[in-house]
Amino acid sequence: MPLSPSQTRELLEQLGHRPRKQLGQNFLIDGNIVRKSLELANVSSGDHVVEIGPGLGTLTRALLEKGAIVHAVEFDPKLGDHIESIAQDEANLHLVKGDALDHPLGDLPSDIGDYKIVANLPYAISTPWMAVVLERQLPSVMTLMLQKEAAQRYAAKSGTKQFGAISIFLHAAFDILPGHDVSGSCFYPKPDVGSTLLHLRRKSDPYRFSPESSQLIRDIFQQRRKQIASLLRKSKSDTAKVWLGKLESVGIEPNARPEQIETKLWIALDKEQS
Ligand SMILES: C[S@@+](CC[C@H](N)C(=O)[O-])C[C@H]1O[C@@H](n2cnc3c(N)ncnc32)[C@H](O)[C@@H]1O
Repeated sequence: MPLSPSQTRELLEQLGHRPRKQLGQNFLIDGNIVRKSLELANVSSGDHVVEIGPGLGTLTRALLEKGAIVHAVEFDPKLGDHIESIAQDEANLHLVKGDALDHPLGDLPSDIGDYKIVANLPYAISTPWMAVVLERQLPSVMTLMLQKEAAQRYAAKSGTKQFGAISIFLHAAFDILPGHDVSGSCFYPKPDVGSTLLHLRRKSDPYRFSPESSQLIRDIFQQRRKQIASLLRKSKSDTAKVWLGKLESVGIEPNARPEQIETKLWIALDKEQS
């Protein structure tokens, strides 16, 4: 069970720690959300699970109770020391004290068979962190607490204003279940933004864009209202030249706007290139 608001305040006082807003320190105090996260990720004994920002250790303890081998990364030195004290008695808890952008999967061995990610993410780093995760071996599932707007962008379909490069990269590799909005009262202190629990399951045939193609898609979405052919014509990337010649053969109108082009067509373009 997570700590209640008063137990959370007591522990923070004991540690001499004030929640740091710039590090997104809104700690989970709702048992149902912790249970739901573990259930969605179907965490079972022996699973390798990456957790970003263990904080006071609420989710961490629940993962350990399930028998998971937890690879956690905590940036805040004081909270890192607190988690380290838990790790002394827990052979299954591996902590990296550092920045998740430098250690996106903690100390997870690169030759690990499969792994999951379960985290109440620090909202400010969720998108750059996700970009690095997508360059590594993909997890089988990700159950993530995100800022509501980020969750909407990740799950967005073409034709919506939230649809962007990150939506394409995620839809190419994962099935994304509809998110659950989570009340601010599930956290201490309450965040000033909305939160959504999002669950992503790796596809049986996940598609990953090459680094060049990923960069080109990001560049294209900087000007999402312009026509695709014109954007490709102006781009200096070699990939853009190839895509320009293939637009119509994969079924993309030259005057389509990037936000109207479905993920499967971006994949078709990228496959044409290789
Ligand atoms: C939303 S809190 C989650 C805390 C805890 N997991 C929970 O659910 O109660 C985010 C956590 O991420 C940590 N954090 C913030 N930026 C980080 C970064 N760049 N790398 C690793 N951890 C970070 C914060 O210190 C905090 O512990």
